[in-house]
Amino acid sequence: MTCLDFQNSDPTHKNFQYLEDLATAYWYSEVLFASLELNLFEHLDKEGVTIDGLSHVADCHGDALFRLLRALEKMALVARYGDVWFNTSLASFCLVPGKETYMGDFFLYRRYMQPNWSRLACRVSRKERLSRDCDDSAALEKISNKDYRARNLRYVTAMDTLVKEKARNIAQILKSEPLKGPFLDVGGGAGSMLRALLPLIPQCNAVLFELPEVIEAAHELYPETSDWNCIETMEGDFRSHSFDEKFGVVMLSNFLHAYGPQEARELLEKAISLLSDHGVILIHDYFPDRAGKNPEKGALYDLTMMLNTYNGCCHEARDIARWLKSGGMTPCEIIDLDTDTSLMVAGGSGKAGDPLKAWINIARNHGFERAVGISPDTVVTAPWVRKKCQWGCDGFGKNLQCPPRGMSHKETREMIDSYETLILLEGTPPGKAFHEKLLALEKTAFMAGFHKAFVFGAGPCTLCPRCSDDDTCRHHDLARPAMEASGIDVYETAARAGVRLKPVQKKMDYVKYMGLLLLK
Ligand SMILES: C[S@@+](CC[C@H](N)C(=O)[O-])C[C@H]1O[C@@H](n2cnc3c(N)ncnc32)[C@H](O)[C@@H]1O
Repeated sequence: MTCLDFQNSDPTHKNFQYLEDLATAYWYSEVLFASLELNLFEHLDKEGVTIDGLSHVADCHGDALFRLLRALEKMALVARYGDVWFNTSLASFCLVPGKETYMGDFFLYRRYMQPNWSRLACRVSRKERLSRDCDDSAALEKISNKDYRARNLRYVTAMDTLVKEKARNIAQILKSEPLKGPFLDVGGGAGSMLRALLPLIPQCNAVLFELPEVIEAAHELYPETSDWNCIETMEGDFRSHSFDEKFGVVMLSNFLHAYGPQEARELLEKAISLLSDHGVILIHDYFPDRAGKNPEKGALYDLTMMLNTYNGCCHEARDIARWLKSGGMTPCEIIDLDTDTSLMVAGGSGKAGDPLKAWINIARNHGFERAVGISPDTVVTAPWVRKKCQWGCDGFGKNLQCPPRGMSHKETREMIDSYETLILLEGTPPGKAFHEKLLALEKTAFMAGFHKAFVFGAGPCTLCPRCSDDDTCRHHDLARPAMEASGIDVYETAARAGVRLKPVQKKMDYVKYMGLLLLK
């Protein structure tokens, strides 16, 4: 992440997500403050440390510490290779006590100002009620003790506002999925997910299953009979309730994160057991391991669950996919929404969503940080690129995949123009692992019927320590040309695709590797 999403926002395209990012901006600062308070950057700076080692020296709970580090990683303040965690250069420069460049105390000072921020409205307001609250140190306490019913209604209304935004996007993704009813929405809040999805399924009845107080609030929020067309509300606790019927679709939207892994898995298994033949499970949630539109949100949401619930946590999509598979639910697709959550579709046709978006998701599932669908004219080729290899790179002439060998920019142009759909891929070092991911993605595309699938990589070939002396590559099957070695202006191509690249300034700086999949 180069800057916070909302800082990057285009004033002409401000939307719901912009406001949601503003509303959760304090999560970012809390992660920074807590990490400074725990002295994590100091412990991480000496050399790489494992979670066990760090929890020992910093005296932390290993599980909670892992969740905090994962959020820091998404915010580009720590990095990990395998099991070993360390500071990024920014953290090492500014956040390690004792260094001349340390600024942690300054950032912590920002935190001391924070409690007063919660009184901003009453400070500004002339309303008597608010001004009184402003002087009253028990203001928050008073609010939290207000009538439970009113608070519950506020909570249900807030959830409903959010889910309405998501439901439109989910309906779009599912519009070509052949779903059959009846539809069960477990923990479905005030029912807006059902209102958005039911029109996709002809003559479908639905059950909104919720805790009694939420059902009561839902009817208060939606008092009209027409709001409940084809929707029956059913009160109960999903953990213990026994159902008399089977369902064609079971939706768990923002539900599993209320529970720890063991319970979440059992609840998912119960949901699977409620499906009729060929039934589909839909899971919509925040996933810490997804690199969607807002890659850090899942990890930050997980911390919110850690702080605000008994044992809630955002489960990784790959864990849920494993649970689904062992429950017999295949195929399982994962589609990132246009906002900050993702949708898992298990047991469906395997073709939910738009085909290009599906390939972008497949690319992300192969471990790329980002994947952007582009057309051939986004790729810029130029004669100067290979000349920069000749005058400026000490690898020139030493590698069989690098200039002066390989394709000229004209040959590359010709090749790229013979495709319609390309995917630009962003990853991280090490180069060998990046190359392996590219090859795996190319193979997946080929096996899926894209017979022209071909990848361009980044940097000198990493397959062998040294190329053979007889000028013949030992691995024509596995070697692929790098983008720049083929005359592609990677910086300009990335910029046109909306990916910011800048020259690496220092040795430990965050490095982005770019690759390119020619799909069809
Ligand atoms: C975060 S809200 C999500 C609401 C809605 N599905 C959405 O996506 O916005 C989780 C909902 O699950 C409900 N819930 C949690 N545990 C439940 C249980 N054991 N049985 C029934 N409902 C439950 C809560 O009442 C709450 O409304």
